[in-house]
Amino acid sequence: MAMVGGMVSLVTGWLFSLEGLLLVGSVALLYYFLVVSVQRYFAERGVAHERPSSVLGNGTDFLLRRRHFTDVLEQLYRRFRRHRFFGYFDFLSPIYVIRDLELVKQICIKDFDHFLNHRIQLDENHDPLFGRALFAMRDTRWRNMRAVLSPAFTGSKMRQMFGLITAYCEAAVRTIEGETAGTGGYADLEMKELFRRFGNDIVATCAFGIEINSFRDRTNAFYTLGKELTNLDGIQGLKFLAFSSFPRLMQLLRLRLFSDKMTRFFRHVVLDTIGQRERKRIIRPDMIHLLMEARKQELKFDENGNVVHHNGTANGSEMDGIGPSKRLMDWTDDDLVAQCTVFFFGGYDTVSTLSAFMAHELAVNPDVQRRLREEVDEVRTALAGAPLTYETMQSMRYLDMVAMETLRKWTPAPFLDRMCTKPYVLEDYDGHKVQLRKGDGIWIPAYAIMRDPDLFPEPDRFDPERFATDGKGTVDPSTVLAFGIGPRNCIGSRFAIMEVKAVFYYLLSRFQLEMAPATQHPIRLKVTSLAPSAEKGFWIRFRVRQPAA
Ligand code: HEM
Repeated sequence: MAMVGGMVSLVTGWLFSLEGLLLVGSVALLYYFLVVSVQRYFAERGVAHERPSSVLGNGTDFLLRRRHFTDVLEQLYRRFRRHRFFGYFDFLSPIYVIRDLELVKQICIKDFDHFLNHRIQLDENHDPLFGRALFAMRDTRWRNMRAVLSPAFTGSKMRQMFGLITAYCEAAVRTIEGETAGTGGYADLEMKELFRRFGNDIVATCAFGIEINSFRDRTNAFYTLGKELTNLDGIQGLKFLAFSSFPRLMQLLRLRLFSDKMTRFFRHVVLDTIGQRERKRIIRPDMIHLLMEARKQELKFDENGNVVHHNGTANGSEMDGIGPSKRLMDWTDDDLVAQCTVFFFGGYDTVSTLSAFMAHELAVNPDVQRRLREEVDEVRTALAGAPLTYETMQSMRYLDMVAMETLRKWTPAPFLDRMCTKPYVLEDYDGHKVQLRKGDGIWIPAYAIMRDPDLFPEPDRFDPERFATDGKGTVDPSTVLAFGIGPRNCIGSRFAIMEVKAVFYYLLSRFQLEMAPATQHPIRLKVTSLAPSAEKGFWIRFRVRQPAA
């Protein structure tokens, strides 16, 4: 006791010494400049906001695992309904959250030139997989790569890949059916896991040119590493958030978003496949082939580094006198690997999330499932045993409506982000103006917007009829932000919809989806995951359908 008393008086004595007072004063000043003055950012600009209670900013409840991220953002979205935008502290970074849909369109489409980039910033040499991928690219480099990749995602290219998807789906569904043998004709399956396997194998065949069946070979390297690569749960989710919130600090600390092991694995797969194809002159209708063609393409650039199209325009704008300074785009091997890996980042977790929520909604809304099964059966009868074709898949309107309603209600990407690249003025409903500077961050709360009852009446109701195209639909599809909006929208949206439609066509041909004893309904979102996911998993009973009498 006497010893503790002695220590306390020693520390108090030191604190009141000159050095002690200097240290305390410096810490207080540092705290003031780093925290208090930063937290006054929106107040000084007259922007509506909620004063954060800690250095974690307005996301404290999410970061401390108390509420899901969508919940935090949705609550603020509702609270500031009288404003076109409000302020949000992402830790200590001020972000402008845009509530008003017209302003969203203005920023992402009309005035896109002021908001070209995402906030994430990665060193492309240090983190080559994601740093060189389209999502993370910036400015002219992004424009050029987008121009180069876009032709690989057109309807005609999707049609070429469709056969790979249907062949895989037929085999996968047969394997799942095999699992129900001896169990009374049904199996209770976890949907996120099931659709991760579907997604993994489809990415493997369409992007990397490799044929795998993860239902049979359950621990293949592609599956385990892909799962790790796209995992937004726990530490990896926080790491992803940190790279988006503190890009410069992460660069300074030389931290990597992805491990060396992953980078080596994917580099090896892509470069090995390319080598084999070149040696053996193999042509397969997949992404690697399209990228190899794109690399060969004689793409030209003007003196400002913009792609010059064959019609003589630079990225869509008129170009006069294309001079001799044109040059070809240089593709490194890492650029190629990164664009293939984009299928994993962009399409693997998002598509499996969409499919898992869709299976859940079909199981808990039997009327919707019945109508969808009727559409599937009509198509099967018309095809008389032949595989689903791209054109027939496109004609399945109700399947489209179900997928769109799932995307509206459970968007896999709960917010979009942009960074201001040129000064811009935001104006609130009352005429109050705020000057944005280069580097300011923007968020678009897609999840909250698509659940706003003023835009989507009864937002919690799963109602595919909102998307009916016979004049009865109430939704303007441009208000659905699940694939983003404007020139920086999702390049893979066609691929995603094609994949989901094919997978559900084959699944519903063989199975009826029902609630299982472990189904959690209504779903509660898992607070540890950045992307929406069910707290207790998505358990669904797959019952083998009896052939029609
Ligand atoms: C249901 C599935 C998917 C959803 C919900 C989704 C959603 C999104 C969203 C919200 C964005 C940002 C758009 C913006 O900021 O305006 C995006 C970008 C992107 N997505 Fe997807 N995505 C899906 C599937 C895919 C697939 C299958 C690919 C495969 C290649 C893909 C590749 C990309 C890429 C490369 C970008 C960056 C585009 C750019 O910066 O130019 N996505 N996606």
